[in-house]
Amino acid sequence: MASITLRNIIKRYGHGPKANPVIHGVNAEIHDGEFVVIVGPSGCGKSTLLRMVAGLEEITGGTISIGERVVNNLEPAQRDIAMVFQNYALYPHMSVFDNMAYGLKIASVPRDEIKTRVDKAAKILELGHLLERKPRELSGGQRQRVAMGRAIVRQPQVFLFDEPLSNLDAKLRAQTRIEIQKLHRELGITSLFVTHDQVEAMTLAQRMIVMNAGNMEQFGTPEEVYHTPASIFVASFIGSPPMNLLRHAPNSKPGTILGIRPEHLDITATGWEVRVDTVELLGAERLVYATMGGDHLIVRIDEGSASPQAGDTIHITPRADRLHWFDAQSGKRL
Ligand SMILES: Nc1ncnc2c1ncn2[C@@H]1O[C@H](COP(=O)(O)OP(=O)(O)OP(=O)(O)O)[C@@H](O)[C@H]1O
Repeated sequence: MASITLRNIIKRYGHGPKANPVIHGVNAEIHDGEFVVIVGPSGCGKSTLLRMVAGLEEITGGTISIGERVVNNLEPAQRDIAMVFQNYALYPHMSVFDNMAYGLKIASVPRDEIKTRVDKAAKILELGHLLERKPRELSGGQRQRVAMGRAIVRQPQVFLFDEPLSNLDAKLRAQTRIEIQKLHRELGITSLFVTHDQVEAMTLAQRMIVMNAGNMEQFGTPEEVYHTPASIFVASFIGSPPMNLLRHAPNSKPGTILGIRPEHLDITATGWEVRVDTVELLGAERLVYATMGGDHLIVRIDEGSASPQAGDTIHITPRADRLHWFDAQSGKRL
């Protein structure tokens, strides 16, 4: 196992005046054995960052170390990593066992050793009874587990996951997330996991890197990112529905934006006066969409509590210890 250190990582695609800068100097230290998720919207550079760690993409500036070794100039095969992709590309004509064993055969690992490693991985992934099947005889989730098995048998220092769950349906995604967590607990291998899905990031990460337009906006535990977002970007990207961002709140100062999550607003007898636009029932809770001055906001209430109706004027009160202040110009937390 090993730590991963990113020092001032810069990436430009192309050369000269046409070069397209996509990563603008990322610094991060991923601890030995840690599970870190890189999350951000499409195009923010998360796959590029992961592919630079993997050695699939050249590094324009800065250094990447795995353990004590700077790996900038090492081929992917020399980096002691294993990667799991969205398209797991199993060999269709090979059995599950052979798919998992293939990389080891190529690397001339002895047969007994291959069998031991594949059996162990199959046990962890509950694939033991499927070893003789062909990929077409498996469900999507089982195929994804075989792809993970192929990575595990290599006993790498680092696992790199590039959106491995995005081809699975919602239920299977949730299940596979639990399996990945279990896998990490059992093997403790340092892992970097890329996703654009903030729920996936929150549930899987020990710590998460939130990326925006080639910059690291925040690197922290899910709790830190949720409770003390470093910027307006993080505040609105993490959490669903997103944090309310109010320019005209009664007690706000000029040049600031007040952030308050929908679950931290309560309907009260007095307080801020808002007009209800619509109310949405989401099973266990309701979302009340309202307008206050020039701001739109969402209040989340329990399904059981009395619901306001569209057109009503109601009063709401923010929880005083849950206010977030941001600089309107820089977007940074104050
Ligand atoms: N080979 C390339 N040449 C030029 N630009 C590229 C190349 N690959 C990616 N880019 C650009 O780099 C930026 C980051 O791309 P990247 O694939 O890392 O984003 P991402 O956050 O992983 O997005 P997604 O979730 O859509 O995969 C994008 O603006 C993309 O257009």
